[in-house]
Parts: sequence; structure tokens; C-alpha cells
Amino acid sequence: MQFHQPTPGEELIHFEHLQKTFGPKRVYDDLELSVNAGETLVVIGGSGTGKSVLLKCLIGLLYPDSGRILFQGQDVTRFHEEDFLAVRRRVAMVFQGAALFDSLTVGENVAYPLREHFPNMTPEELSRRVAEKLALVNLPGTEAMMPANLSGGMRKRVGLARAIATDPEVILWDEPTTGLDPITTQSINAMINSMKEKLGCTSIVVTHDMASAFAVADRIAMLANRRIVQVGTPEEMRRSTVPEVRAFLDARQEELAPREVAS
Ligand SMILES: Nc1ncnc2c1ncn2[C@@H]1O[C@H](COP(=O)(O)OP(=O)(O)OP(=O)(O)O)[C@@H](O)[C@H]1O
Repeated sequence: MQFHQPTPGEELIHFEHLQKTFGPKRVYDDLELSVNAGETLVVIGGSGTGKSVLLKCLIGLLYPDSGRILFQGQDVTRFHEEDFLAVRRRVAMVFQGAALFDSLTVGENVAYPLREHFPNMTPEELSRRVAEKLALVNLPGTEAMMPANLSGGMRKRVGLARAIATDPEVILWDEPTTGLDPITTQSINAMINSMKEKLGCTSIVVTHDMASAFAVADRIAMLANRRIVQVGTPEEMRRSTVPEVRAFLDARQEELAPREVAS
């Protein structure tokens, strides 16, 4: 499967009339969403609304019941496993819990997708690429460390280095800041922004964390009632009058507001 180098701003991904059920549970009715090359699109929505399922459908871990998912105009829902290899080289997923192989060193973790996608890469080239990606996530020289000896934030960054090892054009971030302290959260936000600025990557970020959403988003899409109810810039979303968006943001506002302390 061949894809061309996307031009910034062109429509890269289009979820079209997507329907998905799990048994009696309907997750999407008629979901529509476009993602443009070079942008960071954040998907927000309540728990269980189908944010992660959207990412999994894009890389073929799940299939929609009907509708299409166009990647540069090609319908990935019709792809066979071998075609998805080409998609997965271009679209990398950073999983919620970093999902490192605990028995492998940091360097071997980052080299893993390179060995899978480029079996003929020389050991020198492998080491060079691994060192380059670890430096990009501010973990230079950590190749020999074991995942068990890393902090949560470092594990996330190794997970990111592994995800970007194959130089993907698109990065999917599933709850990248969940469970992290404010300082690590900031460094992950900075990482998302720098992937766009330094490497021109397109990102889709799924998150509950509105502070993080506003820190990284070019556009925010809100998933509710089995469809995307609004897509807009952070400013447009802040001023939204769409009831589902208002209710979601107002609830988050209360969570974020400092609590009054009774004297
Ligand atoms: N493989 C699966 N088999 C059955 N049901 C599933 C599967 N994957 C997801 N679901 C269901 O689909 C719905 C959407 O799940 P999804 O993980 O996308 O939600 P989410 O919006 O990412 O939620 P959260 O924010 O809590 O992670 C949920 O009801 C979930 O239980």
C-alpha cells in the first residue's frame, strides 16, 4: 500500500458515517470527523463514549460495523492485515500505560518496531535511530536501563520514543497525561507540541484532562450521544452553546476550580 507525503492542512483522515456496536451497546450511530495533516486534534468526551475505540478502528485493532475510515483517501476498513502494516508504520499509537516490554532494555524496546518494519536495518543504523529517538524525548543514553527502574513519566517518554521510532506521520495519544503529576503532565504536553513543531506530525489526542487539551489542541472534537457533537478551536469550544459541550466543560470547570476552605 502506497501513501504520499501529506501537505500541511490537507485532509489526512476522514471517519465517515461510522457505526459501531458491541453486542447490544451502540457506540457510534453516524460519526463524522476529519483530521488535517499537521494539526493536533483532541477528542474529548465522557467515560465509555468511544474515544479509544476510534483510535483502535483507525489502526485496525477493531473494525466498524459500517461507514468508512479514509486515510489519504483510501478506505482502511477494507484493508487486509498486510495493508495495515503500511498504515501502522505511518500511524503510531502511544498507549495509556506506556505498554513497555519489561524484560527488554529501554534500547531494545525502542528498537522493537524498527526490527519489525525494517528487518534489513543494520545494527549500526538501529543503534543510531534508537539513540536519536531517545534524545528527542530527553532521555539520551538510557539504552541499557530496564523499564522497572524508570519513573512513570520516563516510561511514557520511552513509550513515545518507541512510537516515533519508525518516523510516523500521525501519532495517536490515548490518555497521555492520565495519572501523571503536574510537572510530568507539562512535559508530556510539551512533547506533543514539539512532535508537531519539530517533526510536522499530526496528532490525535484522546483525553479527559481539559487543561492538557487546551495546552495542545489546534482543534477539539467532542464525542457524546454516539457522535461528534462539535469540532472547533479551543476558543470556539470554550464559548460553545452546544448543550453536551457546555455540560462537559462546566463539570470540568468545577473540578478544576480551587475549593473554598471553611474557616
Ligand atoms: N473490545 C471490546 N469489546 C466489547 N466492548 C468494548 C470493547 N472495546 C470497547 N468497548 C466498549 O465500548 C465503549 C467505548 O469504549 P472506549 O474504550 O472507546 O471508551 P472511552 O471513551 O475511551 O472511555 P474512557 O475514557 O473511560 O477510557 C465502552 O462501553 C466499552 O466498554
